[in-house]
Amino acid sequence: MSMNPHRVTSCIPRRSWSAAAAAARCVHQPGPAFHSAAAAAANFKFNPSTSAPPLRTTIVLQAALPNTFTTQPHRNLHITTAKMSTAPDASAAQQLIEKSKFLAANRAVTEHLSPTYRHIGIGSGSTVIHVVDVISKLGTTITGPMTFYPTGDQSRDLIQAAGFRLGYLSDLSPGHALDVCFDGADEVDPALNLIKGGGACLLQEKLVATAARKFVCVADSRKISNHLGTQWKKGIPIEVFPMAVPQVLGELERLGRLSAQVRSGLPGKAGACVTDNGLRIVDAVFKPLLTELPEGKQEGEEGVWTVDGLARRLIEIPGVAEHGLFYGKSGLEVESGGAQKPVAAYFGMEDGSVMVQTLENGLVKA
Ligand SMILES: O=C[C@H](O)[C@H](O)[C@H](O)COP(=O)(O)O
Repeated sequence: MSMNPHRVTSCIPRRSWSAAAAAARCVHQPGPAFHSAAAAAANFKFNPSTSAPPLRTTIVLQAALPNTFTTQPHRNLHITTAKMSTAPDASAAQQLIEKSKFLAANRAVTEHLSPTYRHIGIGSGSTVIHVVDVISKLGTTITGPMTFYPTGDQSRDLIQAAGFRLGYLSDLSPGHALDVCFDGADEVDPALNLIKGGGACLLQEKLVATAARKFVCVADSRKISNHLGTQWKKGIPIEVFPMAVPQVLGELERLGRLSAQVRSGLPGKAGACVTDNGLRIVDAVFKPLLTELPEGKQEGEEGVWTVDGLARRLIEIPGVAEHGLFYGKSGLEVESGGAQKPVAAYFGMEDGSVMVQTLENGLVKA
C-alpha cells in the first residue's frame, strides 16, 4: 500500500489533545473517531482562563498500516502518532462525513439549546465532539452559568477540555431534570428508536438522556434506517456484568439471536472491551427489528422481534446492566422527561444539507 504521510502541528494544551485522544480510543472506531478527535484538537481555541498551562502539543499523523494510535510524553510535549490505512479518497470521504456531523450538531444546538438552560447532558462518540465544539463557540457569557453532565469518561474529558463546568447526575436532587441532552446514535428508525453503544457507552447515556426533559439526537446520513439492524450490522450492544457473560450468551441464543460475541478491546486494549462502568459488552445480532408485530405473530417467533418486545426482554436477563436499544416513549410524549427516544434526530447529509426527523413530521429538510 502506498504511504500517504501528512503532518499536522497544532499549538494546543496537552490536556485538550489528551481529551481528543481519549475520545478516539473510547469509541473503538479508530478511523472516524480519530478524524473527529484530530478535528477537535485542531479547532481548539486556547483560553487562558479555563485551560491548562500553555504546553504545546505536536500532533503527527502518519498514514500507514495498520490502524494504531499512541500518545507519549516528551519533555513538555505530547507526541501523538496515528498510523492509519487511510487512502486519500477515504480521507476526503471522512472529511465530508465530519463536516456533515458538524452541520447537524450546529443545527441541533441552535434549535434546542436555549441560553436560559442551566443543566445540559453531553453524550458520547465522535459526533458529540462537534456538539461540544458548537456549544463552546457560543462563548462563556452563555455557557458560563451552565453545568454539563457527562455520559462517560470521553464526554467528561470533552466537557473539561472545553472549560465547561462539570456536574454529575448523582449531585442532583431527586426529581430535578436536565434541560436538554445531546447525543449521537448508531442507527435511527422511523419511530425514533435508536441503537446506541457502538463505542461502548450506553448505560450512562441512557441515564443522562432519561434525566433530561428533552433528548436530542445528532448523527449523519449513514444512521438513517427503516429497521434497526439493517444499517448498524454489528449487533445490539448489551452491557453485561462479567460473571454473567456465559449465562447471558446462552439466553440470547434462546431468544433467537443470529450471532453474539463479547466485544474485544482491540486495537486499543488487549482482551475484552471494558466499559466506563467496568462491565463487558456483548454484541448480539438479531433479524432486523420491526416497529409493529405482524398480525398473528408472537414476539420472538422465528427470531423476529419488535424493538419494544426485544428491548423489554433483554433487560429482564439477569446480569444485563443495560442495552443499547433506546425505545418506548419519545420526549414529546413524556413532557416531564424520562424518555429514551429523542424529541428529534438531526442528520448531516452528504450534500451539506441537514435533515431532521420527528414523530410529527417524519424526515424532512431542516
Ligand atoms: O457508545 C457510543 C455511543 O452510543 C455513541 O453515541 C454512538 O456510538 C454514536 O457514535 P458516533 O457519533 O461516533 O457515530
